[in-house]
Amino acid sequence: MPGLGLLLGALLVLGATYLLVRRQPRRPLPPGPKPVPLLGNLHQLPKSLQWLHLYHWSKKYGPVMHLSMGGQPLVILSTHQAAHDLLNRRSARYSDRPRMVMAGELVTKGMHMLLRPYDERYRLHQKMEAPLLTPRAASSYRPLQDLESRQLLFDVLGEYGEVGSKGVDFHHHFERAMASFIYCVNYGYRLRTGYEKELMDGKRVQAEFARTGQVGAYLVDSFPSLNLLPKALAPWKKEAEELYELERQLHVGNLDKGLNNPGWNFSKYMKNSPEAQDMPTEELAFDLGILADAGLDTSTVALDWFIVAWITSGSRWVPKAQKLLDEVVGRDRLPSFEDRPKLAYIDAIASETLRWRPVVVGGVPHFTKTEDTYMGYHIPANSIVLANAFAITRDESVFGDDVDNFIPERWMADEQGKAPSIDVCGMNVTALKDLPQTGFGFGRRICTGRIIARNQLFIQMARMLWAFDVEAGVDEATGQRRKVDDMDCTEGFVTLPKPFKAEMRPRGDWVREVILRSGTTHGVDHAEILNQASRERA
Ligand code: HEM
Repeated sequence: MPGLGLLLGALLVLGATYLLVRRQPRRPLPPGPKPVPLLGNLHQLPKSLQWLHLYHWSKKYGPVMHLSMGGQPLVILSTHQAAHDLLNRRSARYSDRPRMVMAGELVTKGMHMLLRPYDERYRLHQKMEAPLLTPRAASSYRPLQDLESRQLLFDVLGEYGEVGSKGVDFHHHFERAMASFIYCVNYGYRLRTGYEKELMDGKRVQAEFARTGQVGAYLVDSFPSLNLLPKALAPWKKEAEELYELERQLHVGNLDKGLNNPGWNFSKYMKNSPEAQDMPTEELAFDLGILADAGLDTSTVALDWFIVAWITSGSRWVPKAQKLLDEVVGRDRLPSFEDRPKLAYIDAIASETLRWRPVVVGGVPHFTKTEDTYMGYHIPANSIVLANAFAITRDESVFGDDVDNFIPERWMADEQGKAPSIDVCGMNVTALKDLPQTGFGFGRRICTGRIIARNQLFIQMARMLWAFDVEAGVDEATGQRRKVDDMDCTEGFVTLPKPFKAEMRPRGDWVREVILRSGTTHGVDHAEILNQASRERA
């Protein structure tokens, strides 16, 4: 009976395979601190400066670590290679976001772009925004960035005239300029003082986002089924409703302004896009609102750290930058985007700022629904995967020595013998090393505003360096200059230096003359600049 023999043979093979598979030990989890039952590693992570703690752990446990946050697997990536392999190369698998009941589902009703799962609806929004954020589109907004940075210099010079060595509130000036730019492209209006109600509400929304999105802030995030409780037993629901209403009114009000203000802007473009045709008003308004929020404080924070680097280590690199600016620009006019191909060193300073003090220092969590294997380790399904920006930017195998020091030269390439390559925004690609850009995230979730941000940083940094000598402000009580500690920072989603004032002294009379000749920009017809941007982008 050959049939029976075959059947027996097949059964034997099947049985042997089953035994083999069963015996094969599952790959181990990545290393990490020893968890305890139930809590896992929850109790071992300090409440403050978690990214620093995780960085120190990575020195002991390696580039891929596993923690259990009360049973929730958390995988921490601490080198560029690990983050690149998983979040860039396997992006299709790692582009989801962890579920955030309070910040994502209740406060923003699933409409927060940063928190959306990687699904069809997310891709629809991405498609709607994409044409506005390409390198070519970003280059068309440069005249507005030029305008806001001229206003910034005018405002700083004005405040310096009043306060002198006590120091100006540079954070406020950066914030006004960055916010005014993003509100102008988004909604067609500028900010004159930086204390406008829209900006104050926007800042409150951001602060609430950081608070409600904090790991461990709400029990319902750890135990989502608690959300089934009726309102009377779930006090967070009322709080979420109030916060939603604050955010809804802000974003819908801004959309309304955008649609009615003169000139082209993002609101008008998106409203008329095919993607928005069946989109509820709130959903469109939140899309624009999150774009504005995302662009509001991130660039401001990067500029704040630039000032900290200037004060704490500037003697090593500021004279070189100022000498270059004097050679390329001279003393009769401000640096401009047209000078950028010859000012690669300024772009190196921007890259170094983003590396030295990443704005989103702990990274933004990604999520994988499916299990995976990496470096011989088992990555469980439903893991939160976090690329720790602070650790990655200290990866010596990528960024070389002295990673804790601010050294723009690490970004400069040897140009000799190479044909110059200038990108659409004027960046001299040949003069800069092809190191991984840091601070903007990874894969399909990478920051969509990064080119706009890089343009901002270039023009603001070039002009600040051209115009001012900067020192910590003098403390009125002691008569001494304030001490600036380059690790003294706030907690939260983005990490700012603790507030202080800096003396911003014009480098000479020529600076005053050029800035005053340019004057205030609030009389400029920004609607016409927006229309011009729209023509260039098309
Ligand atoms: C120096 C300035 C900036 C920094 C450091 C920064 C950083 C980041 C980071 C780390 C992420 C998350 C990436 C990830 O999950 O892997 C992100 C996402 C995002 N950024 Fe930025 N950003 C900056 C400026 C901007 C600007 C100017 C805009 C808007 C014009 C913008 C719009 C966005 C949006 C819409 C997202 C959400 C993308 C998504 O979840 O799919 N960003 N940004």
